[in-house]
Amino acid sequence: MSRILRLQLSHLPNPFSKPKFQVPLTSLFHGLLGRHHGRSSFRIFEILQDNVGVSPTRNPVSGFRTFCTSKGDLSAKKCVPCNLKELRPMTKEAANILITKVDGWNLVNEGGVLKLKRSWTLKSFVKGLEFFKLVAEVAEAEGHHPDLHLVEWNNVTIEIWTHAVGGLTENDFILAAKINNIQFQHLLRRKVGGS
Ligand SMILES: C[C@H](O)[C@H](O)[C@H]1CNC2=NC(N)=NC(=O)C2=N1
Repeated sequence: MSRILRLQLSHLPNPFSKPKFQVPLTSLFHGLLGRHHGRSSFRIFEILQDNVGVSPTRNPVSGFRTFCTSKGDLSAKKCVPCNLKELRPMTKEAANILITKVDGWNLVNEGGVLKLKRSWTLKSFVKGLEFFKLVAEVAEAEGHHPDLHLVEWNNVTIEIWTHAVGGLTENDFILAAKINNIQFQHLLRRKVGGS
C-alpha cells in the first residue's frame, strides 16, 4: 500500500505556497532512490520529506509537476558513522536535489564516483593551512573527512565523498554545509574588482 506523504511547504514562495498537499510517497521518490531501499534510502526519504516538495500545479508545457526544495538546514544535522552496513551511495537524482542546499559546492563525477567539490583562493600559503585547520576541527567533530588540496601556494580545493560506500551520502552534504558556516572570510583573497 503506498503511504501518503504530507508535505509542509508553508514557507516557500509562490506558486508552491499552498500550505500542504498529499502525494503518494512511492510515486514521488521511488525514481530518485532506484531499487534499493536501505537505511540511506530511508534517510534520503526523511531528507526529501523535510525539504522537497512537488508543485501543486502541473507545468502548462510539460504537464509534469516540479520538485522544489525548502530551506532545510543540513548544517544542523549530525553525520552518521560511515561503517553502517546499511549505508549506500545515493542516486544522482537525489544528489541533484541536495546540491541545491549547499551554496558554492559543485557535484562532480570522478571516475564514476560522485563527489562534492568547492575551491577558494587564500591570501597566502599559511592562510591556506589555517583554513585547513578550521575545516579539520569540523571534520573531526563529525567523524567525516574531506579530501584537502592546496596547490600553487594559495589555491584550495575541497572534495567530499563517503569513501566507505564509494559515493555520496547525506554525511557529505552535512559536512559541506558545516564548512560553509565556518568563519573564514578573513583568510580569503579579495576578488579582483570585488568589494
Ligand atoms: C569508521 C568510519 O567509517 C571511518 O572512520 C570514517 C572516517 N571518515 C570518513 N570520511 C569520509 N569522507 N568517508 C568515510 O568513509 C569515512 N569513514
